[in-house]
Amino acid sequence: MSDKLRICFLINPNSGTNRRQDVPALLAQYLSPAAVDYEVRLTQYAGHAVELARQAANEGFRIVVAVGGDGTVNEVGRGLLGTTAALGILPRGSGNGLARHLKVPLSLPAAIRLLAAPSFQRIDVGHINGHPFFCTAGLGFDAHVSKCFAVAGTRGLGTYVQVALREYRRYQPTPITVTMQGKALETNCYVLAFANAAQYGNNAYIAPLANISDGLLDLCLIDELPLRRAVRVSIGLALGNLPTSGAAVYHTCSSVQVQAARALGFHVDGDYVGDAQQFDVRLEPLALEVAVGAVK
Ligand SMILES: Nc1ncnc2c1ncn2[C@@H]1O[C@H](COP(=O)(O)OP(=O)(O)OP(=O)(O)O)[C@@H](O)[C@H]1O
Repeated sequence: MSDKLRICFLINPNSGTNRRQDVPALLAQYLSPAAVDYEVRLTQYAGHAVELARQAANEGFRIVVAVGGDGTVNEVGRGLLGTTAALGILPRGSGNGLARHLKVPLSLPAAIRLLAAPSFQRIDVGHINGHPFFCTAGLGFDAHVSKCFAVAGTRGLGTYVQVALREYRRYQPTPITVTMQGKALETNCYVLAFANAAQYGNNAYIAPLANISDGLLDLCLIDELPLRRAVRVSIGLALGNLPTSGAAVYHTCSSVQVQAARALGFHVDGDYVGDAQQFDVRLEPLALEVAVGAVK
């Protein structure tokens, strides 16, 4: 059997704002056939990358690469859980939260070169009501915006900001009970984010201190969001100083339960999943191997 590195690239042709980049041509240009044995497969529908990733792992590929954004990364990561293949990322989404956290270069040639000479590390995996997430999950306004963004027609940061501003005018917080380590906290939820990685994507740092391999989730709670605080939150997200801004409250834990007064939308890795009134969120330490740059 050949000792060449075996890599399977799973391309989501629908991800990101720049779909014209010819990934197969770049792979042919930057991967040496003497060192790397690779295949390229395209996803045909939402959810397909979960099946393709598991199949590639069963075929013995050492690295299975998500070519897309955080939605594609989530699907490939899910498919690889419990297998011996590592997740790679060629960032081609609009936000690329996990890629940015893991210091994967956003330039495709550089990211391809990194995969050809990978270093392997393990990262924690979050679960919300049984749905795995690798970057962030959340309840409240951010999930509501993800739901509206999914049907907005266009993608990218511009559309996201437009949708967020429109929905901000009508969104109301919901009373919740958050239970951590046997202690119950009664509060309101405008946003409750569960961060495995530090950012949502686009360098919007919801939990800048999050460490992806420490066995802990960083919870970020924003109970109300009047205009002044919304400005502070926006600046805090951009500058990475939300924890010291006083506009949000942080906790760390390995598991948490949330009971909401009414059904709340939730997202995993930026994609809206559904509504629920009860949430069980937990972290599985070091459950996924990644083939990327430095892991913080
Ligand atoms: N062939 C396909 N046709 C339609 N949808 C697909 C296909 N393949 C994957 N998808 C779905 O496309 C969704 C969006 O993809 P992805 O998140 O990778 O890109 P993005 O939203 O542009 O990037 P980001 O999450 O970084 O903003 C994923 O949730 C995935 O389920």
